[in-house]
Amino acid sequence: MSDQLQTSFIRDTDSGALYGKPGLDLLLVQTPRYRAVIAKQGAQLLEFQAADREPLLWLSPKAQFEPGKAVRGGIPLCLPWFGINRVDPTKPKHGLVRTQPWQLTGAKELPGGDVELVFTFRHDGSEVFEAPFRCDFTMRLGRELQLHLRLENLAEKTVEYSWAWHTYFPVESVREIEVHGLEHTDYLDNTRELARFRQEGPLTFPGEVDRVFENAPAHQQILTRAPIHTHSDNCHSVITWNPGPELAATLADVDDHYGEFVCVEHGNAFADSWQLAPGERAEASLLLQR
Ligand SMILES: O=P(O)(O)OC[C@H]1O[C@H](O)[C@H](O)[C@@H](O)[C@@H]1O
Repeated sequence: MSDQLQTSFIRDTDSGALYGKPGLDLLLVQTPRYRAVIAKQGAQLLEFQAADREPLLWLSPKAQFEPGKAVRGGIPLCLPWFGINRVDPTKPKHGLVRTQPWQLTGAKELPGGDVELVFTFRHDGSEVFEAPFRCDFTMRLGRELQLHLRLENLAEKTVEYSWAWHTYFPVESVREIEVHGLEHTDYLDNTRELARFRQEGPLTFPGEVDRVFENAPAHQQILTRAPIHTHSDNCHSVITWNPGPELAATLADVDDHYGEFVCVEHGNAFADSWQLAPGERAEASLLLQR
């Protein structure tokens, strides 16, 4: 962090100091109104809790903190492709920005006490993703959490980008929750080779659930002890995921903790992916509150 960005409420720390597992540089943002922990790798929020509220994000007790590996929990940003790369499935799942270091390019306290942080990632073009692009990811921390993404295609041709904020929310017991706000919406079932079905009532999680809702509504509610509300703008895809017990047993950083979280992810993937012309920018935002 450069000196001019150093503010009294942001502190450099690392995963050894906070979680007893050395490996990643972290930022701790603490004010009387909230606490946030952010990994510089991936600009990944790991924790966010407003004063007098329950934690907004789930971080796996079995999370690993290794450079080049996504941390299980919080909000990894999947980009420039979401999920398995459809052209070359041997490429890393969920793109490349979640496992790369980002730069903190802005930090300011706003009137009223919210803090705004801007993280920037610039990709020069590589074998894994040919097109150069730039992302500016703004987090506004306060009573609520507000996320904003601006993506600029720096290639000289039109490029497809698919992406999502892969948000992990804490729940009492995943088998007892309901997600509202996706009723009467079609989805692609990732546990059934992306076959198309229709979600009629509220979404429940009796076992493994991995669904991609295209052209989804802008507002969801996760009904758990302290309900969580999501409001998005220009995020047309919602992906809902919990691995259930069998798949979780194969994920060392989830394992028997699968019942403690649900992912309700927002972005633009599959049919909603962005096609950006040379030099074109696109923006989206997400508001999360509990
Ligand atoms: O284990 P990861 O690479 O972080 O992916 C975790 C999950 O992300 C999304 O929710 C996908 O829809 C799932 O298919 C995937 O398993």
